[in-house]
Order: sequence, then structure tokens, then C-alpha cells
Amino acid sequence: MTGTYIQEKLRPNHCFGCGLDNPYGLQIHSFWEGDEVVCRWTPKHYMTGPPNFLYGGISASLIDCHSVNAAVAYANRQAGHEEAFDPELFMVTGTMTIKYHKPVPMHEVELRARIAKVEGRKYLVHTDILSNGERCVSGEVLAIRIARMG
Ligand SMILES: CCCCCCCC(=O)SCCNC(=O)CCNC(=O)[C@H](O)C(C)(C)COP(=O)(O)OP(=O)(O)OC[C@H]1O[C@@H](n2cnc3c(N)ncnc32)[C@H](O)[C@@H]1OP(=O)(O)O
Repeated sequence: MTGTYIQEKLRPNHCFGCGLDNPYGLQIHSFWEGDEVVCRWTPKHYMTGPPNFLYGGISASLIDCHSVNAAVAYANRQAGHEEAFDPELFMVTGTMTIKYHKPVPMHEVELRARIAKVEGRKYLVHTDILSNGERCVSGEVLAIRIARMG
């Protein structure tokens, strides 16, 4: 999959959640699957919250970055910049709501994001975290398009 991950098109990027240039970050790798953006990610042992389960803040960070990256990818796709992203199509999180349905076991999870609504500079993204196909966490992220920072 190297070369087709959304994060590859956002470099350089030191973001803790999605920056491939941050060796201390979560290093998510997201890709299109039809109309959904998918990421498979495995927690490190020190990311535990409740015994044997993932820390909720990590789930929130995963949803945050995966969703914003999905919105950036969507905007670039709509603008015909799928191969090389337009640096002007950059977004940050405005608002995020997280619902924890079930604890997340400490093994590989799948994130699935869908663009629910676009209104001007606002992109509403729905993302689920699944473990063994079961939804454990869901999030609603409002990504807001801005001029690129830095
Ligand atoms: C590729 C790497 C991605 C890295 C990102 C990873 C995710 C992150 O962690 S981002 C960091 C966390 N987020 C931030 O720090 C953002 C801080 N906030 C800001 O910079 C600004 O408040 C910002 C950009 C969100 C909005 O400011 P500004 O561009 O002036 O927006 P503004 O013109 O006031 O509003 C535009 C629209 O968005 C809405 N809006 C603005 N802020 C928010 C908000 N926080 N929540 C909901 N809606 C908002 C406004 O109501 C307005 O809507 P409408 O067009 O319908 O009237």
C-alpha cells in the first residue's frame, strides 16, 4: 500500500496523530475503500486505559486525525487533486463528539470514516472504531478548511 496512503500525501507532517514524520506519534495509515476511508492500526502495550483495554484518549485521537485526513482527502478528490494534494486544502478540527460503546481490546482495530455533510468550509465526518468487526467507539468530527499552517 505504500504510496497510496492519504498521510503520504500530507508530508511533511509532524502531527501526533497522523504525521508520518513524527516517530513518537500514532502513525496512522488511511486509505480509500469505495466511499469510506479505512485505517487498520494496532495499539502499543503502554496505550492501556482500563486493564487490557485501550485508553479512551487514544481512541479519540485516532478518530480525530483519521476523520480530518478523510475530509482533506475528500476535498482533494472533489477538486481533482487525488494524486498530489493541494496544500491549500488543509483542515483542522473544530468540534468533535465521541461515544464509547464498548471497551476497545488491545489488538488491531479498524477505523471507518464517511463524509456525512459538506457546508462551505465545514466537513462533517462520521468515524467508527471496530474491533473484530464490532463497533466499540464512534465519533462525529467537524473539520474546518483553513489556509495551510506553517
Ligand atoms: C494534515 C494534518 C491534520 C492535522 C489536524 C489533526 C486534527 C487536530 O488536532 S487540529 C488541532 C485542533 N484544532 C484547532 O486547533 C483549531 C483551533 N481553532 C481555529 O483555528 C479556528 O477557530 C477555526 C479555524 C476552527 C475556525 O476559525 P475561522 O477560520 O476564523 O472560522 P470562522 O470564519 O469563524 O467560521 C467558519 C465556519 O466554521 C464554523 N466554526 C468555526 N469554528 C468552529 C468550531 N470550533 N466548531 C464548530 N463550528 C465552527 C463557523 O460557525 C462558521 O460556520 P458558517 O460558515 O456556517 O457561518
